[in-house]
Amino acid sequence: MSAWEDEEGGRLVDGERSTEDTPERALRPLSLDDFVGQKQSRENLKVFIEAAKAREEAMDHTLFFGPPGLGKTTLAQIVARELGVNFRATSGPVIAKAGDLAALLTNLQARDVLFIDEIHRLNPAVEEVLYPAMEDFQLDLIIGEGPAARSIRIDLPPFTLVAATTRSGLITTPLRERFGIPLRLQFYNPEELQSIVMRGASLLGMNLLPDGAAEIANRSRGTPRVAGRLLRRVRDFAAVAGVEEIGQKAADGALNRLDIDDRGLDAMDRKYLRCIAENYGGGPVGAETLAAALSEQRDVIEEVIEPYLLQQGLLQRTPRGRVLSEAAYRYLGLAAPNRTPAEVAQMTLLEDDPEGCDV
Ligand SMILES: Nc1ncnc2c1ncn2[C@@H]1O[C@H](COP(=O)(O)OP(=O)(O)OP(=O)(O)O)[C@@H](O)[C@H]1O
Ligand SMILES: [Mg+2]
Repeated sequence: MSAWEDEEGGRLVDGERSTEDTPERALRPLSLDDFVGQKQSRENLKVFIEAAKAREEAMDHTLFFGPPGLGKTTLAQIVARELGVNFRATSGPVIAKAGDLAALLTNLQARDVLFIDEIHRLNPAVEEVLYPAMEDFQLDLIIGEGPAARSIRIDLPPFTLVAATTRSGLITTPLRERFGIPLRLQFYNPEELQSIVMRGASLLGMNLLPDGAAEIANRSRGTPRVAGRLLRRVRDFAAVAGVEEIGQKAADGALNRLDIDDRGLDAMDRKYLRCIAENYGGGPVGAETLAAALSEQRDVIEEVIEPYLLQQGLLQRTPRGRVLSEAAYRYLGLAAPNRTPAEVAQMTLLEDDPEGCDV
């Protein structure tokens, strides 16, 4: 079983991969110039790619991190393509033992890109073997067992490890420090998403008007994967309704029927916010408690639901747990609780720590 095939996404607006997204491959940009948004990361990558090519060396190891569906895998593929080298892809949980990693590494050609998705789920024993491979392009393997065991050293071709993670907080420091190029992907702004949606529509042969694209963009949670998915659903509704030119009204109608509101939040987001407001007095409440209350996996809550709510200022993370903002109460149409100054002081925000909160 490959890591690509075992996920079933139930929600339309979560950024996570689902089997339904196979057609998303058709929407994948193939070059850096085709790739919209992430301006800073894109410009820096361009320099590093050119420099590596000019020196005829492998590019430095690169780590992409950020919420699902923002383009980490897409960028990894683009990097290999722009470098003009092979792209070999695997994922953290698939590499069960050191020998599996050795097999992958010894099959690389000089300057190839090895892409490891979900690197935060790498087995610690495998991670140990990865360190010297990344640093010195050497593999230290133990062959045999007991008194007959001996260690051998294998030289590897210089390669570029490109890794992706939705949870940079779970990557060990020694591993993180071995990436010369760490890049954090950001949520996209509505203009960027609009142009991604327009591009997608033209690839799908849809007649989508700019205001229709803007409507989809505004409701896509800053996430290209969600935009692509909503675009396909809007296409379905329009096809069945016999609408040929899809404008704002048709897009709005379709998205309302999908229960996605004008901020891009769906029933799950509203349930999450309501749960904190109604059951926990607005917080603080810990992730484990919320996961249990919502019958959701903690990972889904932390990786899929919360990042966008945090970015929208509806949610805050404090050392003692999650707290709803006043904006969230306005959004829910509820009155915010009156907090005493002491309570507010207890809720000081975690410093620039979008995902390290373990409460
Ligand atoms: N900048 C972009 N322009 C156009 N399409 C994009 C862009 N970024 C991502 N996409 C599209 O969004 C979809 C998801 O992208 P991708 O698979 O690269 O996300 P990811 O960050 O790897 O997600 P995950 O964390 O789930 O692995 C793809 O179909 C891709 O075509
Ligand atoms: Mg990916």
